[in-house]
Amino acid sequence: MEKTKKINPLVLERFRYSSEQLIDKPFNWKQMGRLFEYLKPYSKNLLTASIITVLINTAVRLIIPILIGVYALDKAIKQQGSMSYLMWVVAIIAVLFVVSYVSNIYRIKWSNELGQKVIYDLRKHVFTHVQGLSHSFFDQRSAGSILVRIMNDTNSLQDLFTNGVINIFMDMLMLAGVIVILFTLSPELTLAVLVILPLMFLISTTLRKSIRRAWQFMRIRQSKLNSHLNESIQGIRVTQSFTQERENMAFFDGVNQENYEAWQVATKKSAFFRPLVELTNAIGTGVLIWYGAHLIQADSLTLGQFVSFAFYLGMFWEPISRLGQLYNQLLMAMASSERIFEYLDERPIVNETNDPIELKDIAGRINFDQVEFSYDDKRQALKGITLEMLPGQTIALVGHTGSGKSTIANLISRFYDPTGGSVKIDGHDLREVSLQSLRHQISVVLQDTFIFSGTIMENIRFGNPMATNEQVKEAARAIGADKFIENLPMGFDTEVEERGNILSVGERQLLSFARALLANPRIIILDEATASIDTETEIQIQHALKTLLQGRTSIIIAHRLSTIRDADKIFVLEHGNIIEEGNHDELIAQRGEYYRLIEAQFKVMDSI
Ligand SMILES: Nc1ncnc2c1ncn2[C@@H]1O[C@H](COP(=O)(O)OP(=O)(O)OP(=O)(O)O)[C@@H](O)[C@H]1O
Repeated sequence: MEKTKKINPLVLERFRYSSEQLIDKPFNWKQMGRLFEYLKPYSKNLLTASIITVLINTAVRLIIPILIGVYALDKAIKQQGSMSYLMWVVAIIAVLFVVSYVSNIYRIKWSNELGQKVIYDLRKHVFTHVQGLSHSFFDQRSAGSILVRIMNDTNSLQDLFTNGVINIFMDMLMLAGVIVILFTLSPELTLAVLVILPLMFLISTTLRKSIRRAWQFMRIRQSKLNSHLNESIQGIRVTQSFTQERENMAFFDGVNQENYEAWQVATKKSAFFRPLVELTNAIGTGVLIWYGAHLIQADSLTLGQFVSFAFYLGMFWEPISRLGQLYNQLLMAMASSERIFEYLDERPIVNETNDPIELKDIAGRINFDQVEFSYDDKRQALKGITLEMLPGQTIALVGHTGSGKSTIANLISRFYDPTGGSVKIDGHDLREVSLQSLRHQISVVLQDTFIFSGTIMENIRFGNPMATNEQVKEAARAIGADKFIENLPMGFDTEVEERGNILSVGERQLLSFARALLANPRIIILDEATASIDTETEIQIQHALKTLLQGRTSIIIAHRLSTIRDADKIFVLEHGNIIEEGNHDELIAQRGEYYRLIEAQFKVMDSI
């Protein structure tokens, strides 16, 4: 492996990941029960069908050794010496093998189908649930860690549901059947052979634990590698522009190496297990032959019984060894399911009342009444704000960075609830209205619009899924976005990848305006882009803005003087308080904070 040059260790401290640890948890029946709830929808078909195939398969496998030893060897050959009797026994054995073969095929088919369906449901449930969680949930977690949980943790349960559940049942059944038959055939021989059980048990408990931990460790390393990859690809442009590729590579090398080493340890430990199990098997077989021969000589056992016994003993170790593995799988599933249930138990902090009001045909009046808000209970983002926005007005929010402008916008969309006071639309407290009807009335246009992968047409239609192609084109035309779209290679059918990298900032803005216009909301919240764009695009955007804001209550987090000047009302914010309000002329005349802000902006402009 190639060694990278020396790197400042301080730089590498950046790469810290919250401990997404996957340590096995003690067995928890309640949690298992909750997990197995996912089997319920299939209890009448796939689960029952799989269980029936298991019953048939196990019964057949339990019968065959008796037929071979007791009926073919003892009765057909030794006692009767009859070829036709032997042929009958052989024919029955052949038929049973076919039955076992067919039932096995269906067992594998149906149990796999069951597992896939359960995992499909689980993944869907987690995704639907997470999608409905409040913004605060996403504030506290990285996209990478959420992704890892939805994908990796559900995947790690896949094995349990595809093979585990059915195999546990099959192995227990087989074990119980074998033990009963062994004792029936020869209790003394059974007791003699089972002396190696404590040895088996010792190996299982000690070695398995260490193997399990080694694999878990490997998965933690893998998860770290995934998180780093995710962050690296997302931030590739920044990495390249700050020429941090070497540092990034050094860290990647580190996690890659750790992952490789963890994998080596895990495979080395695992490699020990099977030979050790085989060794104990060999000891068991030794005891069987030695003591079995002794019993045959003493006429306490027939040759046929001995042969059957040997078959059953062979069938005894397999389920024991597999049940050990399954127990490991169960403990790992405990860890994964705990992490999944942690997300599923997460409740949105923004909740609807039992009988929410449906907002329909609103005028668009917004009132803040003594609104206080804190994101983290530590710092207050809004400190008792009272304001009124009238239907159809264009409101500009201005103030220094961190003064609370976006917070006001977030509260209007009810992404958070105020910690004090109330926010009302047309006189309705937002906590009493249905979230869907509220958000149908509002379009939010962010500075950095998210463009989804798909065509331009599909991206605009995001504003109104019911819109026809013609309506989408009409919205684009009204905004003036049609010109640049028609210049694209496939026009409206041009594919844009996630984040819309092929589009310029101005084009993305126009696209998001068209999307918002198509939604035809009563209220528009717009975080004006700060990026400087050329004069022509600027004029185009100003023009588009006029179309978009026409007749709607519009709240603009304003950064451009032209927008601020045109606003009906301006609220000046500072440290979560409104310190001034009025229109441009009134505020300039006051010669207060607004005047200073504008003056500063002009000074900056002049200096450019
Ligand atoms: N998700 C969050 N979790 C915790 N604190 C937050 C969160 N979002 C904003 N804050 C804090 O709340 C305060 C107000 O932030 P807000 O985003 O409303 O400011 P802003 O005026 O919109 O700033 P900017 O113009 O830079 O966007 C800031 O102190 C900020 O650090």
